[in-house]
Amino acid sequence: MSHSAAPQHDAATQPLRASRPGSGLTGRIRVAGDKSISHRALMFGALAVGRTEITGLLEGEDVLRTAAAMRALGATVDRLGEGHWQVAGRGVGGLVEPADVLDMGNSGTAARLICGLIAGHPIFAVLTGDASLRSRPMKRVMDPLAASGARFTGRAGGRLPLAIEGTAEPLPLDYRLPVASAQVKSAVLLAGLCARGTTRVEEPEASRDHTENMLRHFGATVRVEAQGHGRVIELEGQPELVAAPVHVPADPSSAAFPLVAALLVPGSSLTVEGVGLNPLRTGLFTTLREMGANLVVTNERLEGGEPVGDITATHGPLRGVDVPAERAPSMIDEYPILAVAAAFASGTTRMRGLKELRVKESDRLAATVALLAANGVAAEVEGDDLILQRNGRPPAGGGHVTTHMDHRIAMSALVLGLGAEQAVTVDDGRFIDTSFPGFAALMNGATGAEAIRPA
Ligand SMILES: O=C(O)C1=C[C@@H](OP(=O)(O)O)[C@@H](O)[C@H](O)C1
Ligand SMILES: C=C(OP(=O)(O)O)C(=O)O
Repeated sequence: MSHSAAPQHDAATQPLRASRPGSGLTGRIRVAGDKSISHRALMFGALAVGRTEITGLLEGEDVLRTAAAMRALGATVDRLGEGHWQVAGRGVGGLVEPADVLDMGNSGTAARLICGLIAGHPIFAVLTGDASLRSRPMKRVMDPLAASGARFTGRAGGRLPLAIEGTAEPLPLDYRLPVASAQVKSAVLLAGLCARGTTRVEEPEASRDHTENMLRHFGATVRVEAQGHGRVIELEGQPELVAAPVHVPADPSSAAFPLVAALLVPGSSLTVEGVGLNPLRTGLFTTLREMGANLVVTNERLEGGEPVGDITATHGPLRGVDVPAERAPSMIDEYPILAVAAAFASGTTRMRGLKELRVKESDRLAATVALLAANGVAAEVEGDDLILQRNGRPPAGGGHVTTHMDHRIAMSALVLGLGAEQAVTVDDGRFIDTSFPGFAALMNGATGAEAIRPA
């Protein structure tokens, strides 16, 4: 695939099948760069003065959409080698009006953060996305950004396509997030870069803080104070952001799939190297340990300002646990794969407070229940909680899973297929490339078999 243009899908779906490998997952692997940090590295590069060099950038379709959008907004974005990119920025307030519609593909992060970027610039832009993204709520960013002076026109219910008229003099916002969302927090902070004065965001529960970290890394003044389970963030507006090198750690949300596969497939002991261990991202690893998983972190170090380590997962029995709602922001994308792990555990697993899963690439609560049901695993939804009661034996498998344009549902179903009694198929594996290009090849390399292949 060319990396110079936004990716295109052809119409054909790619059904995949996963079956038990003859032996476990072993060896040492690396997964691609963190998606959240990759989006932000390109955006901050575009807002900074000078040339930002990025290494370890995730070349997944979601991030390539952001790269294309930064070009359309006037930055020069070059791919120098695998994961090695350079962005020549325009300076805060210097983005230019895009000549065409910005197509954000499948990416909620790209769409919502770019709304924040555009809101503070006196430019007009239209954002759209694929059918999944066009069904996701955008009012959560439109409402606060409109209070800064930007104007939004969208479809009913605040869906894409969306037209934005940014403003030359945005007002600094003082905003309390109604939902725990790093995307909404980041959109408000990005708009705040162009505002005169202090932008203040209160989040009732702490969400991933890559935007705050990167703001500081590029020279902005940011204050963060703990407040209960949450935080208050203050940003001084109109800083001069200066280009700074970014090294992107391996994505813990991607590492989750091979690591959980290793916990479930007998004979496995697998190490994933250089995984990001930002404490606001590691809720899954905490939960798996509580389930009795043999997960060992070695070689902990700081890389590019983020903590990273090598994680080794070794197969063994798991037991059910109660996952508190407060942990949700630190593992929000990991519930489908946690539900797969819980399907192999003994006892009851209750995952609390999963409301936000309903507005991801698919309704992930419904898609996870359907994924499990198709493979002989009963799960119940009570309010916003997901509950499984299991006996420690592998699920029957044999199911066909509808992925609803959702990469994490596709990868979770395939991991279930690696451990279940019968092979599992998914209707479409194409969306895996949004966050984890090379997933099947990497998993097959670790099993030494073609355990995942076209169906
Ligand atoms: O800020 C980010 O990079 C992300 C925030 C989360 O979304 P919400 O902000 O909607 O919780 C997460 O689900 C998404 O994959 C990435
Ligand atoms: C929810 C996700 O991403 P986004 O919101 O960026 O589409 C995800 O990657 O699981």
